[in-house]
Amino acid sequence: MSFYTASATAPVNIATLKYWGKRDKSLNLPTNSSISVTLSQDDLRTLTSVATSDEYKEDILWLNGKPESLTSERTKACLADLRKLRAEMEGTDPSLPQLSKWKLHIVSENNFPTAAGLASSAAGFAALVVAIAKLFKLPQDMSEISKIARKGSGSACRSLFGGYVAWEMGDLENGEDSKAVEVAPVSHWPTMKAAILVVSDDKKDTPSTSGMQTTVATSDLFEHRIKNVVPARFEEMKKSIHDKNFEVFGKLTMQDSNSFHAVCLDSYPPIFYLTDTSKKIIKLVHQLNDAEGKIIAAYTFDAGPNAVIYYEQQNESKVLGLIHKHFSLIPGWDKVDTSKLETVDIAADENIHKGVSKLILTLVGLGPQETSESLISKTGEPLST
Ligand SMILES: Nc1ncnc2c1ncn2[C@@H]1O[C@H](COP(=O)(O)OP(=O)(O)OP(=O)(O)O)[C@@H](O)[C@H]1O
Ligand SMILES: C[C@@](O)(CCOP(=O)(O)OP(=O)(O)O)CC(=O)O
Repeated sequence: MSFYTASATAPVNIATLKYWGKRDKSLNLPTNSSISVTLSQDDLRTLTSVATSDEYKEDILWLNGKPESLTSERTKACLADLRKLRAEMEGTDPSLPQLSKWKLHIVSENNFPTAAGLASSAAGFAALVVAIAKLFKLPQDMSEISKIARKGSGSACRSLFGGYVAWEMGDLENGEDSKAVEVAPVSHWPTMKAAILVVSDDKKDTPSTSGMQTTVATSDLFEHRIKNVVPARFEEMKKSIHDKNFEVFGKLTMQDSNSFHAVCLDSYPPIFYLTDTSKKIIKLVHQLNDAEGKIIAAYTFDAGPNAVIYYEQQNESKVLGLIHKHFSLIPGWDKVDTSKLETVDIAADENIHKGVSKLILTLVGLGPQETSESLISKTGEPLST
C-alpha cells in the first residue's frame, strides 16, 4: 500500500475592514476588498492532517473527532482545484505518484469553539488547503493557494498569511484576481495585541453566507458602503498599517465594524449580531479613548456578538486595566499579572460580566505552518489525542 501524509496549522484572522457581500456565490467573489489581522496560533489555531493512499475508498473528514460531511459544494470545489493542480504536475512528470486520483482522509482539530463567530471556517479551510497543497507538493505561492481557500469560505483566503493581510476583491468574472496579499508581516508591527471577549460561544443565528445574501438583495445602505465608503477606507487602512499609526487604524477599524453592523440592520428582514453586552463594550472602549484623549483601543465585531479589542503593547496596562475592572470574574486572566494593571475609573453596568463567558488574550501572529505533529494514523484513521 502506498501512503503519503502531511500536516499544517493555520491561524484565525479577524477583519478590521469587513468582507460582507458576494458578487458571485459559487466562486465566493466579494463585493468589496477587505483587511484583517492574523492572530497568534499559540491561542487560536486549526491543525489539519491529510493522508492519501491508493487503497482509500472515499474522501473522509473528521472534524474535532467527529465525521463531517465532505459533500458541500465549497469543500468539493477546494478539493477539485487542488487535485487539478496536482494532475497538471503529474501530466508533465509521469514518474510522480498519481495522488490526484486517490482519495483523501482528513483529520482536523480547532483548539477553540467551532461556528461561534471566532472565524473557525477561516482557519479550517486555510489549514485544509495548505495541508493538501503540502501533500501534493504544489509549487504555487500563498496568494495562488488563497484563491482555493476563498472558495471554501471567503474570509479563509486571508488566513494564508500572517501579520496584516488584504483580500483584493479583483474584477475578473472567473475570480483569478480575487486573492489575499500580505500588507505587512508580523515583524513590521509586532506590538499589536487583541483581547477577545467571548460574549457567546453558541452557534450563531444567521450564518454569514445567508446574511450577506439578504443584505446584497435588500439594503440601500450597502450600495453606499461598497461604492463610497470601502474603496477609500481600504487605502487609508493599508497606509495606517504601513505607518504603524494606531490612532488612524483604530478609528477606521471601529468605523468599519459599525458600518458593517449598520448594513446588517438595514437589511430586510434586519440581521442583528450585536447584543446589549456588545453595545456596552463598545461604549466602554469609547469612554476609555475619550478619557485618554486619543484612540488606544479599537473594537470590532464579526457576524456575532463577540468583541475583539485591538490595542498596542504599550497601552496594555490601561486597556486590560479597564477590561479587568469589569470582567475580573471571567476566566482568561492566567497570563496576566493583574496587580500591575492600571486602575481605570470608568463605570459600567455592574452586571456586564454576566454576558461574557471568557476572555482570550492574544496578539498578531504568523501564517500557516507545516508541522510534524500529526492527527492521522498510517491506516488513515484519527489518532486519539
Ligand atoms: N478545522 C476545520 N476544517 C474544515 N472545516 C472547518 C473547520 N472548522 C470549521 N470548519 C467549517 O466551518 C464551519 C463553521 O463556519 P461558520 O462561518 O458557521 O462559523 P465561524 O467561522 O466560527 O464564524 P465566522 O465566520 O462568523 O467568524 C463548520 O461548520 C465547518 O463546516
Ligand atoms: C463578518 C465577517 O466575518 C464575514 C465573514 O464571512 P465568511 O468568510 O464566513 O463568509 P463565507 O464566504 O460565506 O464563508 C467579515 C470578515 O471576516 O471579513
